[in-house]
Amino acid sequence: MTTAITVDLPPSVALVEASGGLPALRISTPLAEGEVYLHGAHVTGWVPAGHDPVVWMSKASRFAPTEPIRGGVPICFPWFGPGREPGMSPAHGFARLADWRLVGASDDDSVVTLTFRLGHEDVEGSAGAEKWAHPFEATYTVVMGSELTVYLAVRNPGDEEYSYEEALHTYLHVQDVTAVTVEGLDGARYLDKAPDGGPYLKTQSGPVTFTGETDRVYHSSGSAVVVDPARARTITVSKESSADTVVWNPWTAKAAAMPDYDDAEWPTMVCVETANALDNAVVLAPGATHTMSATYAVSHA
Ligand SMILES: O=P(O)(O)OC[C@H]1O[C@H](O)[C@H](O)[C@@H](O)[C@@H]1O
Repeated sequence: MTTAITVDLPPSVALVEASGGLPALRISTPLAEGEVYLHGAHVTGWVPAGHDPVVWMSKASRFAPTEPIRGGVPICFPWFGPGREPGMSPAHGFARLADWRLVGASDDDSVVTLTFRLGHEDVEGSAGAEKWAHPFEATYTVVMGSELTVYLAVRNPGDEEYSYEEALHTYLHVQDVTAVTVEGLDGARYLDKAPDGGPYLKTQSGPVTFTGETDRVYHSSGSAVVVDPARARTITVSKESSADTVVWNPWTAKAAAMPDYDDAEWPTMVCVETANALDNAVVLAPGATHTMSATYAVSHA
């Protein structure tokens, strides 16, 4: 591990050599246990005191400099999925594959704040960077305690306007997705990206339920609540400055097709993603900063 950390860490945060030899920050306070990799500034664990793990990780995740981590909170930037232009790759942009710089770490009454930065100079020469030649300075802030809040702020230091897509692609742990409902999206228009779903614009009626591969981009700026009766808990995802909520579960066939995802683990997770994608891409003027955030709160049902 060759990572140089130049900021002082509070006693509740330790730099460790984690899976694949990658550097990660382990958080341990009376309020929560957690883990964040520098690779992708990727939150891979959050266990608030008195609760089971909230953030889900695949047993089959890869941990390598050139691979995305499967689970946790991937940062999708500056495009979502295949992007809006033909030929954009890697999927979900280059931010989840980049090594972010830790620029701040603090503990305030057991609430830990970690701040990471990534700029266009950090991704020069990496896969996908040549397809998106706009200057940017991204700051990602993780605030972990009895709740988890993540902020993705992007500043345009250049002199031309541009647009980008973004998502906080959070994987949430559930006991049995077939019994789960996601509330808060009733009446929302959505793009159905599942193979047998369209793509068509549809309107959600009632809570979201899971009966097959689910891959939907909802036009919704409000909160969503994952109701998990088998685990007797709810997870509330509230957000700021996000016009889309993506709901994803790969189900059986897609799970089997993904090399970094165990075939049998699809019932145990659901992604509720805080996003600005497609027509809701962020337009950033020269000198401007846009900040999107998501907060996760868990309670016993
Ligand atoms: O396999 P990944 O590149 O991590 O993407 C996983 C999933 O992310 C999002 O939820 C997209 O809407 C899906 O279409 C995609 O399958």
